[in-house]
Amino acid sequence: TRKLPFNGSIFGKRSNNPGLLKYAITNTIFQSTCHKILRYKKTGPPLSQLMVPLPVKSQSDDLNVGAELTGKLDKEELMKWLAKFYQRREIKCAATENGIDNYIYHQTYLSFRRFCLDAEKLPVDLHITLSDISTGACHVDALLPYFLRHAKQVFPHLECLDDLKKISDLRLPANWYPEARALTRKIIFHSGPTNSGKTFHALERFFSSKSGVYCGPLKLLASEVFYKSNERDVPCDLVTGEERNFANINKTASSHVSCTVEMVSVNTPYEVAVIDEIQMLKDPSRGWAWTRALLGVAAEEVHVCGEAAAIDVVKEIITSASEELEVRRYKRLTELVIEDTSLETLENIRPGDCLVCFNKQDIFWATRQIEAMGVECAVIYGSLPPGTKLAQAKKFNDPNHPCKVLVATDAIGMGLNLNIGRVIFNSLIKPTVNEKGEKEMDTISTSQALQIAGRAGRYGTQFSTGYVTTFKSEDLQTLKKLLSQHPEPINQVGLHPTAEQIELYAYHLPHANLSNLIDIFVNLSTLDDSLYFICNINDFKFLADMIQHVPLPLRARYVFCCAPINRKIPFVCSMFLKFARQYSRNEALTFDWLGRQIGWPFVCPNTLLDLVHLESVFDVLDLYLWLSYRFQDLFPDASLVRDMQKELDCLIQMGVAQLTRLLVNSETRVSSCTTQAMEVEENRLSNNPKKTYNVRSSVASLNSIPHGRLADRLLSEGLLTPKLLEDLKKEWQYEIADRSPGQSSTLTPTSSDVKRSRRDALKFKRSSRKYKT
Ligand SMILES: Nc1ncnc2c1ncn2[C@@H]1O[C@H](COP(=O)(O)OP(=O)(O)OP(=O)(O)O)[C@@H](O)[C@H]1O
Ligand SMILES: [Mg+2]
Repeated sequence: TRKLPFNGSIFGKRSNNPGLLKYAITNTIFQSTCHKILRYKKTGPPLSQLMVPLPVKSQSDDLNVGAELTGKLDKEELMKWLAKFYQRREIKCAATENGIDNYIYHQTYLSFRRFCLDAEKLPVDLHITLSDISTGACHVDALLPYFLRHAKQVFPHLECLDDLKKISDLRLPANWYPEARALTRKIIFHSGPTNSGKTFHALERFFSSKSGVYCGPLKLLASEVFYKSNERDVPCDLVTGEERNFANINKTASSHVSCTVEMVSVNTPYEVAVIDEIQMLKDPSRGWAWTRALLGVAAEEVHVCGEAAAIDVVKEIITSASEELEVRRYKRLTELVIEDTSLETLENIRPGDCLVCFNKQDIFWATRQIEAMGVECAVIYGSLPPGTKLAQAKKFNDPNHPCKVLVATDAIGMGLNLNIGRVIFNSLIKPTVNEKGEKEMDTISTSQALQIAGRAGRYGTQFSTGYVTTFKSEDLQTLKKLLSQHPEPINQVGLHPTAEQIELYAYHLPHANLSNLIDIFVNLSTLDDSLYFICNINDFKFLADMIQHVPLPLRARYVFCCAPINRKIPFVCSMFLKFARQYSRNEALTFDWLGRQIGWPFVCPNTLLDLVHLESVFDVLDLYLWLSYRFQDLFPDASLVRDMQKELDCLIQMGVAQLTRLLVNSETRVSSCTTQAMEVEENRLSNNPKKTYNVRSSVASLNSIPHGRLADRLLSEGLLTPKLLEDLKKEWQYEIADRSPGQSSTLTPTSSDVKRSRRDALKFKRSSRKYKT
């Protein structure tokens, strides 16, 4: 799924209502006395090592009063005394009592010594004390107050540690939302397995309410509710990070709104709120958005939908806000059968099947194989634009369309209603990001397996029973085990710092950079770790570090770093940096400027790399639109960019519809944009005149060169597997052998291909007949 970390909506306005504020304050005092107080377990470096020592400058007035009164200081002697001072156990103890640990003690000493030795003029009191020490008039310990004063200048946090701790006290998040606390909210938990009508029942209440908000985990689900609501004549707006779609033509807000969960307003009153897929509270990156919606939405009735595993934790969270929970339980509406045999080969694929893969390589491999059998498939994966996903889902769902097989990642896993008869797990291993933000390969969880399997046999489709199996026989037992279990109860839910908290930190520590401020915040934070954890903020810090050198006001910098971009895509990251630079120069990011940066107008993708590049351009346009809602003045062309994005969506749809051709072209280096652009750039750098491309020579060279540069890149970017590359090579060998001398098209199927495709298509038709009966 697309990642959507920090979003702009966290800038909730503070309440101006003194009554609410009073309630919040008294409630805080009351609760903090009886609430169990736990410290968040820190895993990072100690606080002091997060603090960057600041340089301390000497005074600049003309008169050196100290020297006039007591004479010049002997620097060598001074060094001796300072070393003695540093080594004294009594001084170390006194420093510890003043909150100075070994690291700060040493750093302060280095800075203090430099200051004393290098300064042309020392403060008068210090000069006189040093002079007295060297003449024996006073003890070296007399330096202590000057040393402590210096420590606070080098490490300003020593002066305001208590204030900082208060700001990062996250023990009672319920009190951050006075509007919600001022209401007596009725909270209903719709619990049950997938396909049991949880969302359906919550939405019925949403449609019948005077005003409502739906909070979904994905843009696609938010769009589904937006369309459903408007179809039922309940005017509803759509709000995502990048989009505001008004139901009213005059662009005024409707009383109903469907949004991605990060975007929900905690300041707008509603009669009904629906928070879908509530088990996402536990998500290491996005969990905070569900916690915030649950505690903060100002609705009289809050309907949460999700797994039973979240009931206890939801109950505990809302109890901290003195609210109660009503639980409504549902049963699955259709039967879900785990088959006794695995698929083994794609030749056994049948209409209504959805092959679920956890990476793009497998998606491309499977699509290629299935289409070689003459079977059309729809493809859905996370980084495709929503329009492309919808178009693919539509063609698969349409009973009159010949496309009856879907190849997808778990992007289809949450809440979507697709006409799937059988879900086939291509594998059960998925890359995940652990609590430390590291990538791991792990077997999917019971919750994920149930969610994905639950897409089969949706109520109301032509499949009254859902089937599920694996591709490989060795995975089948594991799948059976996963599906026989219940998701583990959730214990902890996500939280993260707000913009206001970080702004207060910056006020106290004006020299710290944003990434550093976040680290200090996390280090000093206190929370009830039996219930909460701080969400993974590595993406935020990555962006903060990337634009650290760009001069931006703190609030703008914070907003930039909240942008939901995939930091693993270099093109998106470099455009992010360009956007920040342009913004910092106060120069508008116009449509023309943007077009020049991203190579508009676009052309139809010819290779896999072209397609992947266009997907990243789509993400850049998403980034523009996301920023345009936060900085309207400098991002003035949102509507033109939206049109550009629609055009791009169409091109990507065309590319996805011809994935097989793109794959084949990838190895023959036929490219319309990326590959040629790469070539031009490389020729430019090596000062070579631009070579023209000859498809046939590339094909021929494929046989002599084991891996071309492009092949290496496709392999390293995970777009081709070595196996797929081998298959492609074999295919080319057949093709060259089969092709008559005049032929040069890369798209001509070989006779062996044609025979194989005919045979496979026949098989597919037979299985489709069998399946219908
Ligand atoms: N009582 C009902 N009458 C008509 N259609 C229903 C009813 N209950 C559910 N449906 C339909 O069944 C399908 C599945 O329901 P729904 O999406 O609410 O399931 P869910 O429990 O939320 O599943 P998931 O956990 O996958 O989100 C939807 O298309 C929904 O419109
Ligand atoms: Mg649902």
